[in-house]
Amino acid sequence: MKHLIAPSILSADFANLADDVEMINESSADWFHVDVMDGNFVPNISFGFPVIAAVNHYAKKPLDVHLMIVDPDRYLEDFKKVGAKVLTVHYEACTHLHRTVSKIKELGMKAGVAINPHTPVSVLEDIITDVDLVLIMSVNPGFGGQKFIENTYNKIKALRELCNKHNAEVLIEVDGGVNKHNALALLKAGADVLVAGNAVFSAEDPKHEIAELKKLNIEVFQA
Ligand SMILES: O=C(CO)[C@H](O)[C@H](O)COP(=O)(O)O
Ligand SMILES: [Fe+2]
Repeated sequence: MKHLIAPSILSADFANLADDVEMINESSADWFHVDVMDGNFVPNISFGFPVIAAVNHYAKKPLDVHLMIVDPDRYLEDFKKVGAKVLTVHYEACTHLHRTVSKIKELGMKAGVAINPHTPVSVLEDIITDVDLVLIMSVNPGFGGQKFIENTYNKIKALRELCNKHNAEVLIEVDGGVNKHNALALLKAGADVLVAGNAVFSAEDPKHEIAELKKLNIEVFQA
């Protein structure tokens, strides 16, 4: 499968959000990555339902919503209503993760589980066949523009092995500090979806930056 690129609108220009949504529409990106922060699970607050609904109104690609909030069960229907196609909750924020994942799928969305840098892949052993996507945080969640954590490569490989062991068809998404310098190595380790915020929006030509990430070809790299 060709890898997917999900620019994170956390790093967009909120005063001109429609322009940045249009840029992503016109680019070779596959998804919109939407980071929701509650000031409790993470030490930052991003945006809520009205902003996501507005993005969804203009977006021509699926919304990949990353919830960094405690007790996300309270809001699953609301995220469906504002247009989430993939809904990812944090392992560390869910007491009854299996129930949460089941509910997300019942609502007709793809269900993702995210793990923080300190959380081992092994905790996913008993949920891996129930999820559509696992998001590996490659920075501590809460802010864009942070430095990539190198241990992420080991975690991607461990997750790939866990998926193979259980015959689980799961997309592996990597989020935090991803750029054109580490992207190919991430794909080689087994990543399917690359999130990029700062790397895209701080670039002189964001659309070109997305194209650079999209055109990476792991087969050429392996030859
Ligand atoms: O979930 C996130 C932060 O918690 C963001 O998706 C992530 O940080 C992407 O931004 P950048 O590429 O700038 O690191
Ligand atoms: Fe994210």
